[in-house]
Amino acid sequence: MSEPLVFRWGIISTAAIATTFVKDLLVDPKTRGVNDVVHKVTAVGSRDTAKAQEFIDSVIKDKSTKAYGSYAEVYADKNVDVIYVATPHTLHYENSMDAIKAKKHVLCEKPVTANAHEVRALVAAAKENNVFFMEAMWTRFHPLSLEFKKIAESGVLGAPTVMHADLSVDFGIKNAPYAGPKIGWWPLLDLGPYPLVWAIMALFEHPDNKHSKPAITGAMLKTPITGVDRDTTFTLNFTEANLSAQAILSCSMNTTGIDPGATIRYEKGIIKIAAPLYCPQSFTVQYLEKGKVVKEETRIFEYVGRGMHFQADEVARSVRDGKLESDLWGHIKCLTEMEIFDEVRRQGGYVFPPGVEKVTA
Ligand SMILES: NC(=O)C1=CN([C@@H]2O[C@H](COP(=O)(O)OP(=O)(O)OC[C@H]3O[C@@H](n4cnc5c(N)ncnc54)[C@H](OP(=O)(O)O)[C@@H]3O)[C@@H](O)[C@H]2O)C=CC1
Ligand SMILES: O=C1OC[C@@H](O)[C@H](O)[C@H]1O
Repeated sequence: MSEPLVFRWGIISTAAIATTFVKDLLVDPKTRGVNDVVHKVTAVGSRDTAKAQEFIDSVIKDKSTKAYGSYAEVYADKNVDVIYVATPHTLHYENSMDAIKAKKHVLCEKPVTANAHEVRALVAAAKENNVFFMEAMWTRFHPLSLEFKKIAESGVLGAPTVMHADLSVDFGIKNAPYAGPKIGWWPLLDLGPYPLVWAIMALFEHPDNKHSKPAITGAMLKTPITGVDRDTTFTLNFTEANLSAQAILSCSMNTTGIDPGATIRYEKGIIKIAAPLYCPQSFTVQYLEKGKVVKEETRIFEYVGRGMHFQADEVARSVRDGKLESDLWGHIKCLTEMEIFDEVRRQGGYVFPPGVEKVTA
């Protein structure tokens, strides 16, 4: 058997999520049955070199990993193949663009940008510079999601009809109103990608939908504390091709989540996805006859690590194979995501503070 590809990562910021992601990168890929790629972190960039070094010492524990006091130095490092962007939402566009212009492949945390214009600009730049670009929508790559897709599209349940999905987290906004709009923390963009990824998997990607865009309605309730959206509900109607299906999606930063996180109904059954929607460990399929459950199966998924490494394997393999986008979470998906959020914000009357959106047309 040939030697595995050693894929070299440069990490942008010492964010909490960067710690989780890097710990997963360092999990032996063989524990998840992966033999063709291994991941190595060759550089970490922070606004402060000492923070980068502390991150390396505590998380990576490899003396060969380089610590930088700026992000630009990581983009310029010849020993880095791909950049993982883990800064606050408002910085995703400029960090990803700088990395792309330095001809680095990019995996950018969700939400990929602040709006759809920024996605279009990044995709154009990635194509121009011949580099891979993907939003870090880790949920799409979980073994559970792949198995869900197989059952959902096998035809055994018939066509999808209606789905509900919610991701709510009680961040204690009444006591700690840290959710400020300027640094870029808004529940729709922070939590909304997860109910939406299930609608994209179940309905947008459904073969009968033929990748048609949905009709969108949205309603937002804002917090008077900072003015950001507190609770958002949005519906997506998929009727343009051969589906007639509706997604009812919601997210809140002010209330506890619900379990199951998603319930997807089909003509002949229901699939219930366990909470939390970003990293469910099980789903249950109920088979219906005359409206009654006649059979129920629960599937449980276990692996070493948090589950962020599956997307890293996808990036490494895509780059190895000369692809500029992922087959599973390609540019059209994150563009559709941001178009939906733009429209929900428009209908909800939520306008970002000046300067947040770097590309507006
Ligand atoms: N996929 C997932 O499950 C998750 C994804 N995320 C996403 O990851 C991103 C980061 O989130 P999170 O880990 O909570 O972020 P943190 O607040 O923990 O960290 C953000 C990092 O960005 C860097 N940074 C650069 N400029 C600024 C600035 N002006 N203010 C604050 N920090 C700055 C800092 O690193 P330094 O000082 O080293 O430069 C900081 O550590 C978000 O977009 C979020 O949506 C978050 C949680 C889970
Ligand atoms: O990606 C995420 O998943 C879990 C949430 O709690 C978090 O705020 C978000 O960034």
